[in-house]
Amino acid sequence: MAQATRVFCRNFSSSSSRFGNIKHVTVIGAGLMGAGIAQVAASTGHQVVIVDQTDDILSKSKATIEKSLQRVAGETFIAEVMGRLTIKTDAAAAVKNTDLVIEAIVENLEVKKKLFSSLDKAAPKHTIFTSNTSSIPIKDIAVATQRQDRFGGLHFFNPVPIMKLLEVIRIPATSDETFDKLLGFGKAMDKSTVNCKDTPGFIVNRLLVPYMMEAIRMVERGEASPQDVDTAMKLGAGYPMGPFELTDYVGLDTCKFIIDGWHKKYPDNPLFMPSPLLDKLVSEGKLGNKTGEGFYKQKK
Ligand SMILES: C[C@H](O)CC(=O)SCCNC(=O)CCNC(=O)[C@H](O)C(C)(C)COP(=O)(O)OP(=O)(O)OC[C@H]1O[C@@H](n2cnc3c(N)ncnc32)[C@H](O)[C@@H]1OP(=O)(O)O
Ligand SMILES: NC(=O)c1ccc[n+]([C@@H]2O[C@H](COP(=O)([O-])OP(=O)(O)OC[C@H]3O[C@@H](n4cnc5c(N)ncnc54)[C@H](O)[C@@H]3O)[C@@H](O)[C@H]2O)c1
Repeated sequence: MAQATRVFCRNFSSSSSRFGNIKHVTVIGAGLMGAGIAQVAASTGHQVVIVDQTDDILSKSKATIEKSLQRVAGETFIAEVMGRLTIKTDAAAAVKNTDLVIEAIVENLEVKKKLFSSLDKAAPKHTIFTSNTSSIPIKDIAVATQRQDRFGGLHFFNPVPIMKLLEVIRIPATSDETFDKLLGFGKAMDKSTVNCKDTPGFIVNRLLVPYMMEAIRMVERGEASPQDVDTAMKLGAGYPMGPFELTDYVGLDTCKFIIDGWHKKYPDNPLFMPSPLLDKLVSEGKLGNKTGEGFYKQKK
């Protein structure tokens, strides 16, 4: 059994997580990332509330988590984990009793600020706020609150149950106590943490997103097909997925949000140039695996 899988079969106390500080976690956004983060948080003994806009989205998300757990764990463990998960559509009510908020909603600064501004009024003083943003500066989100010393970034990787890394981001205002708690939480989630400054894309995305964009530009220039680029990078560079498979996996909309945001902020950086092909696919609703088609059509 791979190390990544073993965490799911360990026995955590159902009443508390292994590292004292953060016991109750609120995950806002029940999509691709939120579901994965909630799954791992509940699997590692945390009490978790997942928040999204509708009950329908939340029920689907819970079903996804259960299905994901079925791949790696037995009935008793799954029942324990699912018992630690609750769902809510009212974010302000959800955070009333929480130690940590992890926001994983759409990659849009104004939407994230609006959410945090309302949560700031509702959450207790000790609650730490974090964003799982791929590309937006954490400090630009934190200004919507009066708790910038209790604000940071927790950037997880997709698929969250398998990817071992967690980037922990501090802004100048983040207190040492908050940062230490976030590192401790990463450990409690069985992730390997790296310390990041609040720079564009932190560590991984600053390297990965320009690589994915350059692959798309290579196809736009007619130099190779997506299939050949993917085969080349898997067999020639040892990557588990080629850049087109990965873009479909991450979501073309998310990739577009990232590159458009960086291009707006740094218009002279050629690595951050938008792509007409990516824009076209997104405008056609071809967002990747989540809609059944992106660069590739998913097999039914
Ligand atoms: C843009 C954002 O801001 C940042 C990002 O997230 S960028 C994206 C980062 N992610 C990547 O780069 C992913 C690249 N791709 C990969 O690493 C691999 O293709 C992959 C991990 C997605 C799938 O790998 P693959 O070997 O095909 O998966 P699969 O065989 O199904 O499972 C691998 C192991 O994980 C386990 N696993 C699968 N699903 C699981 C789940 N839901 N929960 C826990 N474990 C699971 C499997 O049981 C298996 O373990 P085993 O070796 O003990 O049998
Ligand atoms: N997709 C990835 O590979 C990946 C990896 C790391 C980080 N991220 C980041 O994580 C965040 C979420 O990405 P995702 O891929 O899970 O997106 P997604 O589209 O799968 O899910 C987003 C969810 O947020 C919900 N939502 C939107 N606005 C909301 C609000 N105001 N209140 C409550 N819920 C709301 C949506 O209904 C949706 O279910 C983004 O900031 C993204 O950049 C994505």
